[in-house]
Amino acid sequence: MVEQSPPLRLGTRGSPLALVQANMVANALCAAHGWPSEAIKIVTVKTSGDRIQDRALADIGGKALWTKELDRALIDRDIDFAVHSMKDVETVRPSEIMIAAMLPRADVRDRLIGAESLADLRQGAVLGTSSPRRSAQVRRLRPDITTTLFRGNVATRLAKVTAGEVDATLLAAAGLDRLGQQDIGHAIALDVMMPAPAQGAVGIETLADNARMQGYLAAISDADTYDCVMAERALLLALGGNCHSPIGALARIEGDGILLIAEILTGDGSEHVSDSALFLRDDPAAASALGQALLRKASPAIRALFDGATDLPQEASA
Ligand SMILES: NCc1[nH]cc(CCC(=O)O)c1CC(=O)O
Repeated sequence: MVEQSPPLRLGTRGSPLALVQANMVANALCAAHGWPSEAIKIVTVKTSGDRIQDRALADIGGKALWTKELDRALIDRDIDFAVHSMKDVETVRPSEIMIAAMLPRADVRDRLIGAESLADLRQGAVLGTSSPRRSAQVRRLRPDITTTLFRGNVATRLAKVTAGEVDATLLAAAGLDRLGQQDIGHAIALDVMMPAPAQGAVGIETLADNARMQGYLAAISDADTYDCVMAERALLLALGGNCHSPIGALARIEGDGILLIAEILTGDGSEHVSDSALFLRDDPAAASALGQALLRKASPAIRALFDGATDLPQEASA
């Protein structure tokens, strides 16, 4: 049937990691439905985030930079579905769009490149990162370390460490592994560094009114990943978190339910609170409640980072 129909158009960013993830999705769909590879056409969409490389993501419009062009292509029906690193997807989506599926989650940890462990970094080392979370978490443990703005794709960042521009950097294990860089860096244990909400998860979006596409995607969605990442996103929303916010969060399946652990910090890591909650699956209210509890426990300096900082969609449906 699909052989005679026009191919399904899968929208993606054009970065090497995005293209690998798009191919993972295309291959999973073809395998699940017995389709030939021509059943899916990968459509590369250049995003504002890909064009702007010299400033921190947080300073130039946040996560919408990665999604708004793909959102527009979906809404205009130029593509049938889109693939994203869930970590880069805002907590509030345009009403026309739904998160239809997630691939099984990969390694959620960060890997340190440039030293075997944070403790091994020299006194006063310079860490390249533009992630407020990574910066705060590292400085909490090693206040002597300074961080410097670091962007560009994974290969660019690795080259900057090799060239000695910085002592070290942190990258998501999931991205490194997908790019075939399994041997690069040293994984940081989860009790040392919590990942970003949704780290390691690849998500697939389609239009809320596209029941046919949703049906195809249901076959490749991992329910455990989906429920855990949705819990982390509900927490992020309750915190009013965005890419300025030092937030670590990780949910995992525990028996019939979900265990969600989260921490929030000041930018310099000098203040920190963490908490956890166990609740039934598909209970966004419980995930929000953990966010509220964290804010109640947090110092004024931490709370000031979250007040009113809502991660709203930017002009995506305008
Ligand atoms: N912010 C960029 C980004 N978005 C998703 C990943 C890695 C892949 C993933 O977490 O699924 C990365 C790179 C990184 O943080 O090292």
